[in-house]
Amino acid sequence: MKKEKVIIALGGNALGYNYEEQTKAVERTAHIIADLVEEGFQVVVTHGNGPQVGMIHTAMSDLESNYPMYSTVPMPSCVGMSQGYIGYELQSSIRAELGRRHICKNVTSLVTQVKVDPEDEAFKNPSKPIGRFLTKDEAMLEERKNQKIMEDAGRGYRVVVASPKPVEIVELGTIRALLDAGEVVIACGGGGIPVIENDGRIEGASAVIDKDFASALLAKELEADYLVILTAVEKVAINFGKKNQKWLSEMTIEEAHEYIRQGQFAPGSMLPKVEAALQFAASGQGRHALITLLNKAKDGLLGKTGTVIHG
Ligand SMILES: Nc1ncnc2c1ncn2[C@@H]1O[C@H](COP(=O)(O)OP(=O)(O)O)[C@@H](O)[C@H]1O
Ligand SMILES: NC(=O)OP(=O)(O)O
Repeated sequence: MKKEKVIIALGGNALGYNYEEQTKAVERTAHIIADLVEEGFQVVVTHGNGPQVGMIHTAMSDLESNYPMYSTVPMPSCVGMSQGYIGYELQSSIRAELGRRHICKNVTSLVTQVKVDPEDEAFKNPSKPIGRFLTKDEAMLEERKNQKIMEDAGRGYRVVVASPKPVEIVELGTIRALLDAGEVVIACGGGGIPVIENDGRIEGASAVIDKDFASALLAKELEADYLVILTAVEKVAINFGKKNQKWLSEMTIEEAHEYIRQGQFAPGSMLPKVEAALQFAASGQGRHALITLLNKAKDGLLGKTGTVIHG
């Protein structure tokens, strides 16, 4: 029997918003991933890094300000650090959980680079929130340090950085080889380390790629059966937060386009998820994109909940 291939994109609540939360959240997440492996799915895990890469970037900048011997750590290296430590924690927790269930499988986290277009308009219009939520006073202080600040979906102020669209996954062949070897693979963390091609060489770009778009690209390239975007809501809603709010179990491709046109999904939160889900579902027949709550992943894949867009 063909094993169904699933790309699982983990959002903030799967990882927590600081280190302490992360260690607890990752254990819960490992159970959920292990459930899917036990169910027989071939699993690739991707994850966000917005809070973590902001934390790393702030720490690195503070280090440079306080100790002159340290020099600036560029944003792509901060993304690499976030992939490394989040990947390590996921890898060790998932491995331990599989071990407890006597499932003998390797779990590998891969530092992944993702090419972006140097002409992408996003470089001129930073829009990706990173780091912690700031008060208005803290936001004004950051603005004085030349950081760009935006209000984040009614939840406070955050630093924003450029977020170009992913174009090509440099380590795609390695991800495929690991998956074909039966491993659980963690890849494209934080949307991947953004890189641009210059005279045949690749070099880091100062940006943070949206993990939902990188996950959709990975799912397409691996010809996955499902893209599962796990977040803090069980379903996607129209008229979200209003009296006439309606939770959706399904959207056709046409409906998804129409709701996006109507502005039903908040930019920087639900909009990229629906756009990424749509991109994957529209890329071929038999491709399904599911958006649901972290602990409903298995139920969602079994068709019991979540919002699904069918290709
Ligand atoms: N139309 C909508 N339907 C459901 N949730 C929405 C909608 N618009 C905005 N949201 C918000 O988007 C959030 C998910 O985005 P976000 O927190 O950025 O995701 P992540 O889990 O990747 O960190 C939900 O928890 C919800 O508060
Ligand atoms: N890189 C990224 O999309 O991270 P978040 O999901 O944490 O915003």
